[in-house]
Order: sequence, then structure tokens, then C-alpha cells
Amino acid sequence: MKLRFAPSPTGWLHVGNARIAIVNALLAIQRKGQLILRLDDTDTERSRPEFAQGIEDDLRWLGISWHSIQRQQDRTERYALAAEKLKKAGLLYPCFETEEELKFKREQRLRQNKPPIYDRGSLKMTQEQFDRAIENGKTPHWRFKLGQRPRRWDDGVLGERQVKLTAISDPVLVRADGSYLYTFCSVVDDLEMGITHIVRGEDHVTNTGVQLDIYEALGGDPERIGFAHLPLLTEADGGPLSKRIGSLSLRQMRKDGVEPQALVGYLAALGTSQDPMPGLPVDLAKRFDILAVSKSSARFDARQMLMMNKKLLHAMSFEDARARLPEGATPEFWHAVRGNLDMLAEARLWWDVVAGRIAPPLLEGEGEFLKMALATLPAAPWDTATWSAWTEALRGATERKGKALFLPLRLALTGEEHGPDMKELLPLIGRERVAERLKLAVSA
Ligand SMILES: Nc1ncnc2c1ncn2[C@@H]1O[C@H](COP(=O)(O)OP(=O)(O)OP(=O)(O)O)[C@@H](O)[C@H]1O
Repeated sequence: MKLRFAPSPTGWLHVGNARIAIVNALLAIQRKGQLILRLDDTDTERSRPEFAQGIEDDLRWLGISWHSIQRQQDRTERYALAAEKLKKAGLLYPCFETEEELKFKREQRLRQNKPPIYDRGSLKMTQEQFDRAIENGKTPHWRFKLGQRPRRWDDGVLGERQVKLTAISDPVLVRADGSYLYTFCSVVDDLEMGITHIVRGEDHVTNTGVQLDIYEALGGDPERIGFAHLPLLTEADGGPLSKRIGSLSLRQMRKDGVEPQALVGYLAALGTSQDPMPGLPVDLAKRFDILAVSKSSARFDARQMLMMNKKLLHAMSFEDARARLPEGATPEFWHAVRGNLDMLAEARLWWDVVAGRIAPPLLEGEGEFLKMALATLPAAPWDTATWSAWTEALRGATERKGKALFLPLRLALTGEEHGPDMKELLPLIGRERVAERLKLAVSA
């Protein structure tokens, strides 16, 4: 099995692209196949080297590796040879219509209640007319002559599919400036690279019909290539995702501190009835089943993904977290805070609570209570039993209980209403800091 993931380096990868990359990677691992990373960078105006680098970095972050990397810009000679082959077979024909002429023709056909597809006017040109156009300084663009038969395939996700080629304009494969269009390069690459399975988004279904025709014209056997088109992923509100407008980018998630295992686990299970399980592709390949992926479109629910992230952090060992924790963080600190984190980066806030500064809260009317708290503060050394000993003593002295007893203390000591268990935090903050914060709260 030989697969490819073929993004255009025109922006930062988003979660929709990631789903496709992950499914390709899962299949490659599962079937001991090869995955090729192919940068579809024929759009020279929009493609940028930093986006190409970003794609590699994001994929690595997701735990995806590839057998080789290819860039379409390096392969123009191959496309030129393939175009010659099609010209010789009479399947790639020159056209001279300008944009305005084509627009006019489309409008005319619409007025006549005909589908607004290209009328193959140029196909009727004689050699003499062609020579004259060239003499007059015109440069042709080249269209592929689509066949009459509908193209059918058994899609790995969508089931039986067909594209009626007679309802589509003959596609331009070579522009007047000699550059090649993505549709064409894609087929030449798939054929020459021996791709056996194409797994991509549903936005390519019509392309598939056209590409199968070109594939065959170039000598490929359409029976030897399989397709699976996954429904497009949308934003939570159903809005479309696009690299060009920077939607839900992996880069941002990486910066925000999302764990790749949470994102991969969430995307690998999306649209299936399986319970998501966190992990990288190599961990999840065994349980993945492409036939279980639903045909209906799926929404990216950040809350569900974050729930996975949270679960993952709660179970993460200190050793695994260590490199990304603030300098000086100890296993006791990690065990105290990990259950309260949505993202690992938030550990920094709790590190400030135990080892740095907090913004002192205003605790109106709590002066007397906090003075008493200071007076009953147990002597060092402190451990996880200190909190209950202290609050027991305070309860006796003030007759407060429940929230009235605990909340002012939590606020004065952490600056937050909620957070990790105080019994764990207290010894980490330490007697000196606790006393200092209580004094500050009393005088505020
Ligand atoms: N919303 C989406 N959901 C699932 N797959 C998608 C989505 N958008 C793109 N893909 C797939 O991602 C792969 C890479 O495609 P491509 O680089 O063209 O992405 P794109 O987001 O459509 O880019 P652009 O916004 O630059 O057109 C293709 O297989 C494509 O089908």
C-alpha cells in the first residue's frame, strides 16, 4: 500500500487537513505501507517556504512520519513529458479563448438553458487556424478532452460513487504561461510514484472523476488505484475551514499547549462510533477502521478534544511532564496540580502560586478571621496533614465551617476561587509564604 498526503503550502495546516494526514498515517502503519508527503506547491504565488516548513513541523508534532517528501515544483520536467504524451494522443488540445470570451459563452449557454460548460469550440479549429493564431502572437492554454463515460469507483468511505464527465468542462491542464495545474500534476505524481490508495477530503470527489480519466490516458489502470474521501470537517458552528484564512490551526494549538495525543485521538475517532482514546498514530493504528468512518460531515468540537487533553494530563507522570514544567518543579507539585489543568502550560500559574507571587485578592470583612488564621498557623515542618489540623483549629476558634471557613483561606493563599486540593498546596507554598500572604490580606 502506498499513500500520500498532499497539502498545498499556502497556509498553516488546520484540523481538517490533520484528520486526512492522520487517517493516511494510520493506514500506512496498519497495512505496513508507505506514506509520501507531497507538497502541492504549483501555486507559486501563494506557496511559501515557511508554510512548507510549518507542514513538516506540524506533522512531526502529530507523530506522523513519511517515507519521502516530494515537491511539485521540482517535477516540472515530468509534467512536460506527460503533457507531450497527451498532446500526441490528441487528448490535450490548444485553446485561445480569453476570460471575457469564456464568460460570454457561459452566459449565452445559461440563457439557452444549457449547462454552462466549455463548448469545445477550440477543438473544432483547423491546423491553419491554429497556425494563424500563433502567428498573431497568441499563446494557447491546453485543455484535456474528457471521455463520454461516467467514471465510477467504490469509495472507501462514501461507497459507490460516480462522476458524469459530460457535465464538466474539459479541464485546463496547462496555462498559457506554460505552468501546470494542480489536477494534472497530481495525476502524473500519483501514477509515477506508484500511489495505490488516495485518501483525501470530499472536496476532491469531482476531481477524482476527472483525474481517473487523465490517469488512464497516461497509461494508468484505474482499477489499480483505490479512493476514500472523508467528509469535510467544519468549525463548531458549521463554518468551513480553510488554510488560507488560518482556521483552527495546528500551529496555534501546539503553541497553546494542546497534547498531540489528545488531538490525534480525538480526530482518529471522529465520525466513528468508537470511544476516542488518546495516542499517537503508532498507538492507535491497530484499532482504527476506515470502514467505520461516517459519510456525514463532522464538526470539530474543541471542548471534547480538551476533555481528552485534560484526561491525558491527569494521568501524566512527572517524568513525562518534567521538560515542559517551570524550572524547579517537583513531583509533589506536579501531582498536586495536574488534576486541575486543561493545558499543561497552565501549570505555570500554579507554580507562581507555590513559588512566586500572586495578585493579592480583596477580602472585605474577613480581617478578623484572617488574623485568627495567622494566629493558629501550625508550626513547621508541614505536610499534607497540616491543612486539616489548621482548619480544625480555626473552626474551633471561629465557629466557621464549610465554604465560610475554606474560601477566604484559599483566596488569600492562591488568589483563586478554585484549584488543586489545599492539603497538597499548603506544604508546597510553605509556612513563610502563607504567613506573608495572610498578613497582606489582613492589611488590604
Ligand atoms: N475541512 C476539511 N476537512 C477535511 N479535510 C480537508 C478539509 N479541508 C481540506 N481538506 C483536505 O486536506 C488535504 C490538503 O488539502 P489542501 O492543502 O488543499 O487544504 P485546504 O485547507 O483546502 O487549503 P486551502 O485553504 O489552501 O485551499 C486534502 O486532502 C483536502 O481534501
